[in-house]
Amino acid sequence: MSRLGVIADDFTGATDIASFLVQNGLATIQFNGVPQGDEKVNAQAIVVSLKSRSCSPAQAISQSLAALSWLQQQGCDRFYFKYCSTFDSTATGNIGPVTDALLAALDETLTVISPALPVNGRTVYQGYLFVNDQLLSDSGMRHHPVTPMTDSYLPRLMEQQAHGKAAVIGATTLDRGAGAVREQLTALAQQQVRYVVLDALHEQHLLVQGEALREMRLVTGGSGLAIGLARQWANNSTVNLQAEQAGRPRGDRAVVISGSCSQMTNRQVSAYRQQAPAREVDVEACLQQVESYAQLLCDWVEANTHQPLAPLLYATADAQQLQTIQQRYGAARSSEAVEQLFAAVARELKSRGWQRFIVAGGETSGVVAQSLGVTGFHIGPTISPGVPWVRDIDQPLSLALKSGNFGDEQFFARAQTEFPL
Ligand SMILES: Nc1ncnc2c1ncn2[C@@H]1O[C@H](COP(=O)(O)OP(=O)(O)O)[C@@H](O)[C@H]1O
Ligand SMILES: O=C(O)[C@@H](O)C(=O)COP(=O)(O)O
Repeated sequence: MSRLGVIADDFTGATDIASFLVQNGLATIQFNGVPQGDEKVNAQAIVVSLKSRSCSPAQAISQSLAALSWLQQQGCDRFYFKYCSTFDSTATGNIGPVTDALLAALDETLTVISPALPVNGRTVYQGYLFVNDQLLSDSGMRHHPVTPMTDSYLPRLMEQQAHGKAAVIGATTLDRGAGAVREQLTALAQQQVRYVVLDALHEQHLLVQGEALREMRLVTGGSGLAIGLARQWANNSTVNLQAEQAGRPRGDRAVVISGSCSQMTNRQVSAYRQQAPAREVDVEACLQQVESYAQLLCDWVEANTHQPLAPLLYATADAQQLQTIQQRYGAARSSEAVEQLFAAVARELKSRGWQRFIVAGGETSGVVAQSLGVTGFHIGPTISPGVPWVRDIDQPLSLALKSGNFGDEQFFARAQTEFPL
């Protein structure tokens, strides 16, 4: 029986894949960062979440190799590098450099690139990545504050960032089944191709991918391929039910923190502002006096907590507002200041007894989880595809970590009303 080790480049990405693994029958546990020590973990899949998406390539490589080595000590023999379904990266990485480093460490020469997640509108056709009915580069991702995506052609993106040749296995081959995909992988390996981009238009293609890649030591992609792989390896139909219990949210004080500027999060924030107390974060105040500003915002949260729905703090801005802020304060400086603020707010609210945190944004979720001192999660019930409730393995804390673009407009309210206290 294979044991899967997942190296995820951000926190929402990690809970996303963990959720699909559990739903498709693999008992899964998630750790935030590489755990200290070598105590053996009892799970069929282990997910290590890093914050390596937008740090330097050298840092991303060293974190990813440390995760790989710990997962190997845990007895994992199959590995999955999880990145964003919108391939969030820049011309220098980090998807390419990390993939190369993992291939080298595992002494492998070929892997697949499979970001598709059709249930959330991410499909790949002829190597081009789509978000719903738009090319990635026409979607809101072109305005992402840290990793703007202005190209949709995955082989080109990969060849720019990494050291090797890329090729595509198209949808017509996937339609012919796992045998046809395996044959083409063998042919591409003989042509010294290192990165094979896999088309996927719907879930059946992911199931074919899972069957074709069952024996591949390193795969890379979004969380969709995990559906196919988990179905190959799952042998316990009660895993999903057990997870529902282990990860069900607890705690009576909740807050919503939104640091994502994605189009979907903008819509979710607009909808929630009509339903619950909401306060916008002032970026200048974050830059000037982060600790005292955090105290002030926590006082506001406390004063607004006796409503049916939890108060919302948001830095979420639309593309034009964000551009103005970035021109005034600098992109890196302003986004770091906002992250520091949310880290300080989460720390303070925890010390005041808050136990439920609903967070929007991958980087934002990373800093919040780190500042709450969360070491690992039980994966709980799904709120929207790819967004489960998760419960800290040591502390009485429940979190919903929402990827920027995931969820429907009512996500923040549903995360509460469908899982009452
Ligand atoms: N108003 C703002 N001004 C500047 N940066 C912002 C603002 N709001 C959010 N950010 C930053 O944008 C980044 C959003 O990334 P992230 O949390 O990963 O969201 P997503 O999941 O949509 O990518 C974070 O670094 C956050 O601090
Ligand atoms: O694969 C995905 O789309 C998500 O799991 C993911 O990685 C989310 O990243 P953010 O959009 O930065 O939250």
